[in-house]
Amino acid sequence: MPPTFCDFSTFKGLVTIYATVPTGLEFTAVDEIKQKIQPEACEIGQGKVYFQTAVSRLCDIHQLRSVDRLFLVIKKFLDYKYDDDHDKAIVDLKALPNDLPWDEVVKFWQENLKHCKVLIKTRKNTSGVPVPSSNGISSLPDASCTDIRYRATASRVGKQQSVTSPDAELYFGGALQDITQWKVDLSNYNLEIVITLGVDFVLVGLALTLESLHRRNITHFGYTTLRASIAYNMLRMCKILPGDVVVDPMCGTGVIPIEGQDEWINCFYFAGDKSDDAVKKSAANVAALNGETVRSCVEVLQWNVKKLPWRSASIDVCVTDLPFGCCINTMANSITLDWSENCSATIHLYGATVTSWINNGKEQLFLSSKSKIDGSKAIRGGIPLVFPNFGPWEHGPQHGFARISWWKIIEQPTKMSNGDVTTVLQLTDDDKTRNMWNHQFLLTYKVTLGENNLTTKLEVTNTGSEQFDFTVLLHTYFRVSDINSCKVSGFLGCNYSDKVEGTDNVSETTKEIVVDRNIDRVYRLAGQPDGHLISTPETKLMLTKINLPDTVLWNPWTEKAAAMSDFDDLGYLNMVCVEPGYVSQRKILCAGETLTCSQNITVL
Ligand SMILES: O=P(O)(O)OC[C@H]1O[C@@H](O)[C@H](O)[C@@H](O)[C@@H]1O
Repeated sequence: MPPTFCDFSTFKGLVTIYATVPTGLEFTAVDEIKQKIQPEACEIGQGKVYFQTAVSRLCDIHQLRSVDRLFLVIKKFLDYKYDDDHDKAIVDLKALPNDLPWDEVVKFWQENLKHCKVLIKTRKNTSGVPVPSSNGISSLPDASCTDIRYRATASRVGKQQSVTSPDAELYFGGALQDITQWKVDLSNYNLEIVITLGVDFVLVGLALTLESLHRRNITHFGYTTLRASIAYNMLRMCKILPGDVVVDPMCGTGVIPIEGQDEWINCFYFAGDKSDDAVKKSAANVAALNGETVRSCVEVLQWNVKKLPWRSASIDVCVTDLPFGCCINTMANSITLDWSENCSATIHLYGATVTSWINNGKEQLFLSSKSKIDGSKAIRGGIPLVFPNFGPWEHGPQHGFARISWWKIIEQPTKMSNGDVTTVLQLTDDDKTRNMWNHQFLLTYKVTLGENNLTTKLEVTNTGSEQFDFTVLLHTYFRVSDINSCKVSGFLGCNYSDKVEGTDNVSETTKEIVVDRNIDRVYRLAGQPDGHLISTPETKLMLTKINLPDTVLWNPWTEKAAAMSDFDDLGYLNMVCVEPGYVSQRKILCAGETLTCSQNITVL
């Protein structure tokens, strides 16, 4: 910092302001400051930007978006020597406030209060009333306020100084009170003096913001919600031009597009994410903006970043912060069937679980965002494969071992002459499976993707010399936009056992079932011959099946969803399981015999 930045002279003249900035983004912040404030001078420190400007720019300074907090430099004591003797160093600290222009600081503070209102509300609302800040500092005194409640906050850079930050807070802060007679209030303060103990300097400043400016726009937070100031700096780096189409393909709670539309107004923003929770929160954050003066130009969509529904060259700017802390499918463990750019299916080798089916750019299967996809637990969603036992099992885990075994690809994805794409996977017995279920078997699973349909076909072959019996089921999780508007048909007149009610042999009297509670039923001879229609106002799916006489209908609803560690708490609102199976009786296979069974799902 050059010596010209050292003194706060008079609030009518030039002042030195410093802003804290997310480290690494100081250069973009300087860019914004130069563009919007046109300072006399500007300099970068680590995580800070200093600039010299006229007091008249205070209002604009508070509107900066790349910075977190703002401070006035009251005085920077250069070439400061801390006495090696702690007691003497304390005496020096106490003397520091003596010659500082506290009356002028108060005038500046009062001037600044006018603008604090701007900083604690995050956006303009219709009536101009400040929106309360998240930490409750919502009503600052007006500019004529003389009721000063202050605190001194110190920080030390390095450890070579003979005094500590608590020393500075206590002794500098105490001496300041002796001079000014201000009231000390450590928690409900309205004036904050900051002291930075550098290795060879002491900087005394006045906080101009009582909370960080990055707290804006977002009302629905996620675990990793980005700071608005970081989002702004990232966007600034993109050099967005009027008319640009800006996409954040992994938008989380939507911070980047929302921040973008505030500054680069003549652009269109798309916020997309794979997770239900993220999409809902982004939509809620955008909806909160729409309640204010400006109508947002952010569209929120759900998509899989591996299959973005965009034509080449249709996007001008793509900006995102990569997700962290979540497990990302490695390509090595999954295979993708591509029918076209916006029609694909993904099969994970763990459990041969179909984890995604995108038809016409829209995901049709539900996959919990909390699902493990690392082979440590059955995948929660998609189409897990249940074999050799449906439900609790005395010899092994619930729903058997097929869904928690690693399968082998025996036929890589292949395009057929009719355009359909197929792949084949296999699982055979090994020591682990024989320890639970001492039989020899071969499972061959063929997944076929068509333009508007997905078929999963399983062959169970008894490769041993003795017969065995089993149950089998394709545990299909359908994604629905809103369970309340979803109807499932194909059960009328079928007998079912109800695991929630504890009843059996009940006859279904409803033609179209609306799932509005925890449902867990095994329907016998259901969906035959016409199949099951799973319909929502947006999508109609027809599920037909071969050699899978039963159908399980399941939705865990509120409490059971919350009790599952791998299930999104609100995920039950976006899914229904319609599971074709051979489960109400055990299927017997003699040595050498094969059962072939399948489901076909068609988008109508
Ligand atoms: O939690 P899991 O083992 O994947 O099972 C989920 C559900 O799967 C369904 O098929 C069963 O009918 C339910 O009873 C069960 O709760």
